[in-house]
Amino acid sequence: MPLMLISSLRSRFLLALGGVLLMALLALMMIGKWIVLPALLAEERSLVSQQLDRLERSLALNQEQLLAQVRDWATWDDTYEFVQDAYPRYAEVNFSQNMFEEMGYHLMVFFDSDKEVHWIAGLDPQSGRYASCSEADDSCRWAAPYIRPLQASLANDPSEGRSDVYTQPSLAIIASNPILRTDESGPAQGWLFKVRHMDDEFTNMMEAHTGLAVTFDTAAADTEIPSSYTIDEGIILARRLLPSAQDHSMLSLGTLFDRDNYRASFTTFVYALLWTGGLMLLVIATVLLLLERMVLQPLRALTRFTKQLEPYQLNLHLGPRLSHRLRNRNDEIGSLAREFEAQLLRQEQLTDELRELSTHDALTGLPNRRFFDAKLNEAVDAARDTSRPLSVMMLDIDHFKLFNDHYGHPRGDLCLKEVADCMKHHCEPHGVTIARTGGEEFSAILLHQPAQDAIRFAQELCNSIAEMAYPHDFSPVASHLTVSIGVASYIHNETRDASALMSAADEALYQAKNAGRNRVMLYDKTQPINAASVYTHE
Ligand SMILES: Nc1nc2c(ncn2[C@@H]2O[C@H](COP(=O)(O)OP(=O)(O)OP(=O)(O)O)[C@@H](O)[C@H]2O)c(=O)[nH]1
Repeated sequence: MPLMLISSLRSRFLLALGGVLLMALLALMMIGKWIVLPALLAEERSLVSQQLDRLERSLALNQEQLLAQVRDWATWDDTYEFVQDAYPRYAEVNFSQNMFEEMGYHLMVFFDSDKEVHWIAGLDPQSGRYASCSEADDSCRWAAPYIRPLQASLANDPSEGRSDVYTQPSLAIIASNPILRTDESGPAQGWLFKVRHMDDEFTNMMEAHTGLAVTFDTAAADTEIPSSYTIDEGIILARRLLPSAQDHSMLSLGTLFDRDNYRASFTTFVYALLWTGGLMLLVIATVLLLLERMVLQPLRALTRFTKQLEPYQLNLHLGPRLSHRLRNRNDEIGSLAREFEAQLLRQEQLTDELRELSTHDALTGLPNRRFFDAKLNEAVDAARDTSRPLSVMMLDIDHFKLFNDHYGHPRGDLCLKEVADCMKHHCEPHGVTIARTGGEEFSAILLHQPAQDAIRFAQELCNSIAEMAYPHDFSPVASHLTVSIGVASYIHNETRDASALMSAADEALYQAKNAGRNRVMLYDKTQPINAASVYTHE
């Protein structure tokens, strides 16, 4: 059964198209895995990188602004005088809680030309209170951790203004500039530092400017990966390490990136995959439907037609005809059906010819022994069943060997043919079946004829042949062709079968020959040979 299922065209097409569908889906999945998804990821990384670039630029801008501010203060005659103790009210006049809050930075440290702290002013990061002192103690103690790193930076070329990121003691951007006169003439009388903490306020300001989520962190200086991407529930945590003024650590600038685009593209791709699969299924179903309607149904109709013809031995004249729908199709199946029908007709014709050849004699066209035997068996059965009379006769041309010997075999053939025609003309109108059952021997079935009628008929036949006056100059019987006929009739409860009936006719023929030929003899089992009824032509 499973083999039958696979051997049907429908199953094969289903398997083949299913295989194609699977291959196509597999190919799409491979394209998705190795081409589409990597491209989406690359695009996403590029977007994340652009986002980090923006943050980096925004940070640099803030550093530049702080540097501009520090440069503004450091190249000012008042400041110049202040670090030389020539302007005692400088701090009182210029620094205030409001000023720091408004400017956004948290600490200002003035160093004199000996690189010693001259003044500190700013907001305590813990309490937010303003303090202004000449040393980092008492109310300015909170500023003490900044002094050493700032002093350390003075050792590295402090001659120009600069702005750096510091990670210690807290994350901050710090800008510095040498203290010069307003016209920027020297010599420098010290350095001014401004510190802006990278606190929540700074973060919020960056986020407001860039529209991006920002995180700041400290990373060890030996961290090897400059950028990292961590995916957490549809959000990418991207980090980029930036150098700080302190060798032992770096600033880790981070942003959060929503993977909406990636997810949308991925979902679109999955939809495309599903739609492709669905469409291909639809195509397969349509192909199978068309196959069913255009190929399988007509083929089944052709098979049905052949099966219906079987009981009629594929005979188109007896069985059903090919349907108009099949015959009138213009496609290959129509051609197949028409060709099939034509083949059947040819075969039928051949079968008729073979049947004719197998039941008829080629020379005379008369039925042959096979045909005669079959007919005789039927006739004997019918006579037995119906008790109606039945006779047979066996006819042999007299001295035909002499005819052949003298006129030649071809003339003999011609003679056989003409005698056969004569017998046919004589027998057919009377419903008598005459057959060539031997070389120059013929047999006939006389249905429903009792012995006397059969003898009369045989005699008439004998006369007809004699009347042909077919020359046979070498016959010892007559100058023309003559025949001898043995007649036998079916006798109820006595005649065993067809063979026995023909043996009786043969016996009568034998007697006719012995009696001098050119005569008819009826078989009579009660009579000795010499006493058999003899009917001569004369
Ligand atoms: N030309 C021809 N001769 C045939 C054919 N079939 C048989 N014969 C010949 O018919 C002859 C029959 O000869 P025999 O059986 O000796 O009998 P006969 O010469 O007819 O003599 P009786 O039958 O005794 O009168 C043979 O010579 C066969 O060759 C045939 O198809 N064509």
